[in-house]
Parts: sequence; structure tokens; C-alpha cells
Amino acid sequence: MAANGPKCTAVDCDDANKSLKDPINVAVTGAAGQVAYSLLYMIGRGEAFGKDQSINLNLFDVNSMMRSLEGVAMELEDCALPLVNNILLAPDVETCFKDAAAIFLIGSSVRIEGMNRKSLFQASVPIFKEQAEAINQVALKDVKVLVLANPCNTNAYVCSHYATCIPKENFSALSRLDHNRTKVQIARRLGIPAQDVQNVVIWGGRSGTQFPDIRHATVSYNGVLQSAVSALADEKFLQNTIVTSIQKRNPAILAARKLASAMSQAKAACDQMHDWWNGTRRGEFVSMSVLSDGSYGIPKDIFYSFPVQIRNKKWRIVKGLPIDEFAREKLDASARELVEEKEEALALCEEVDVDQGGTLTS
Ligand SMILES: NC(=O)c1ccc[n+]([C@@H]2O[C@H](COP(=O)([O-])OP(=O)(O)OC[C@H]3O[C@@H](n4cnc5c(N)ncnc54)[C@H](O)[C@@H]3O)[C@@H](O)[C@H]2O)c1
Repeated sequence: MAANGPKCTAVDCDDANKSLKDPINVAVTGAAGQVAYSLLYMIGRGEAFGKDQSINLNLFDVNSMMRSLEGVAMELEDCALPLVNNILLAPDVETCFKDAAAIFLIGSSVRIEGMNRKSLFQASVPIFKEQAEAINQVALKDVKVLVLANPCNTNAYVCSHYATCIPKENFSALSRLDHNRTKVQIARRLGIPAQDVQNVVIWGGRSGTQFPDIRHATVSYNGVLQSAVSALADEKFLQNTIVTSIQKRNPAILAARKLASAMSQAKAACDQMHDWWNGTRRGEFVSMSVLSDGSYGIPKDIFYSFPVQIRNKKWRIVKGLPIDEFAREKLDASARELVEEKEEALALCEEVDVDQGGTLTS
């Protein structure tokens, strides 16, 4: 049956006559994996780079996953996403990172049961060395690199160590999942939407020592903007419940789903890149693992999650938040762990450099 009146497709109606910006190259490794499966769709919907930013998706995974990656690309095509200009299945990381404006590093050796942290590093250092050297050679010099693959803080350190032509500020590791989880815990407790909770802080690394801190958070509650601490009025929740519930969230999801969290991780990656790309809202700060400049007494030169504000694609650590004794202990414990991890990774970098007959890149 022929319809009367002007033709209007869904795209015309939603984004009335918006003209698209020239495409940028966005690279994703581990692109046949679980997290990428959700993330690629979100990027294609404009949730990281904006609803008017056209995108070339450059996807990489190991050879044995190429067939599966073809399937992911077919599905992406079938989504008919207006922002996706091109999908490239890259045969190597150099092709994947060519002229990339943004890179999500998701793929790495996966921790197998019984594998200790040292063997995980032994597997991941050469991978991140190779990827960093490729980024160095072929990505745009102002590329933004977000590392998801665990241990993400130290993997980000290794990448920034080897990508000597790219400013270290252009690397970050993901701490937004725990940030989002903390917001949701507060929101559920108060019966308000998550967007009414702001300025929680995740301090440290992605491990048991990480500290979700709600002392600086604000909530819109009963029509009033107030501190989350006074709205919650529950010291036990503040000191213990929230910390342990965030720490137990991954095992809880794994036990229920028989698979690790993936959709929420992808959404968090999108949120972190979105704010890096577009800036944070006035008065708001978000958690992001970035290179420490010594703020809050945290040793310099480790990737550590801090509160940041972002303008013009540059983050700045929010200074001067009061740190009480309880928080101090937590901040320092996570810093000690990350310093130790970095030293282990650096020792492995030296071994890898010697094995490969190169010299240290310092
Ligand atoms: N901490 C968390 O909450 C959390 C949750 C989910 C995932 N993660 C981390 O995110 C990463 C990916 O998770 P996932 O669920 O998508 O895992 P996955 O196993 O589903 O996917 C990982 C993908 O990476 C690929 N890969 C392996 N080695 C690679 C290499 N050298 N280069 C490029 N790709 C490579 C694999 O082939 C696979 O397709 C893991 O490091 C995981 O630890 C963390």
C-alpha cells in the first residue's frame, strides 16, 4: 500500500539532516571476543565518538579467530548502521592501527585457571610490545589508546613504554566499569536513577586492592543536590558493603552467566572513550586510569585510576579532594601493588628486548 505524504526513514527522523563528519579510523583488537561483540555495535551507534561521526572500523584478532571475525563483520554490516563507513578485517596489527584516531586494546592472552600473575605477564608483555611498536609507527600521533585487556593498568604501562613517539597521556586503562557499578550501588540503595549520582571515584588498579570511594559523590535525592554520604547515612555501607560488593561483582556475574561480564565492560569502555573524546560535564569528574603525576602521594609513572576532568580531549587529575585515614590506607595499598606489577613487567620487558636482540627503549 502506497503511503501519502513526505517519505521519512528512521534515520531522517532521528537525526534530521545532520551531516556526518569525515570518517575516523577506530581500531579494535580481540575483535572476535565477547567484549568486542557488544562494543562494536555501541561504537557503530555513535555512543563513543558522537552521532555525527562517521567511522571506519579496523578489526584484528588472532589467525585462528579470523572465521569468527568474518561472522562479526557480517552481523555489523547487517545492522545497517549509518555511521559505519567501512569494516576492515586486518591481517596484522600494523594494518589495524594505520592512521587510527582511537584504539581499543581488548585482545591478549587470556588467564587460564591455575595461571599466576607472572605467567600472565610473560604472555602479555611481548603482545603489548608488538602492538605498541605498531601504534608508534602507523597510528595518528594524537591517537587515544584505551586498554581493556587485564591486567589493564600494567598493560597500558607497557604500551606507553614502547610507543615512544606517542605522548604517555594518550594511553589509559579502563576503570569505568567499577565507576559505573559504584554509581548503580548508590542509586539502588537510594531508589534513584544512576544518572542522579555523580563524582564517585575509583582509586588504584583493577584488582582486589582497588578502592571505590563515595565520599566525594553527590546525589540528586528528594529534589535536592546533596552529598551521597549524608543521603545514605549508613557508615557500614560506606566502609565495607560497597567495597566488597564491587569486588564480588565479577565472580557473581561469572557464576550466574557462566561467562565473564562483557556487555557492561563494553558500555564502560564506550563511556570512558566518550568522555575522553567529548569532555566531561561542568562540575563532574569521572574515574580513569592514567599516568600518575604524583597527585595524592601516589608514585609517579604508574597507571592508576584517579578522578579526572576532560576538556579538548585532554584529561586533568582533579586535585585537592580530602583523603581520610581509611582511604589513605586503601590508596597506598593499591599503589604498592601497581608499582610491584610495573617492576615485574619492566624486568620482563628487558628479557623480551634481550631475546629479540634489541636495546632497551627506556
Ligand atoms: N575485569 C573485568 O571485569 C573484565 C570483564 C570482561 C573482560 N575483561 C578483560 O577483557 C579482555 C577481553 O575479554 P573478553 O571477554 O572479550 O575475552 P574473549 O576471550 O571473549 O576475547 C578475547 C579475544 O582476544 C583475542 N586475542 C587473543 N590474543 C590476542 C592477541 N595477541 N591479539 C589480538 N587479539 C587476541 C582472542 O582470540 C579473543 O577473540 C580480557 O583481558 C579480560 O580479562 C575484564
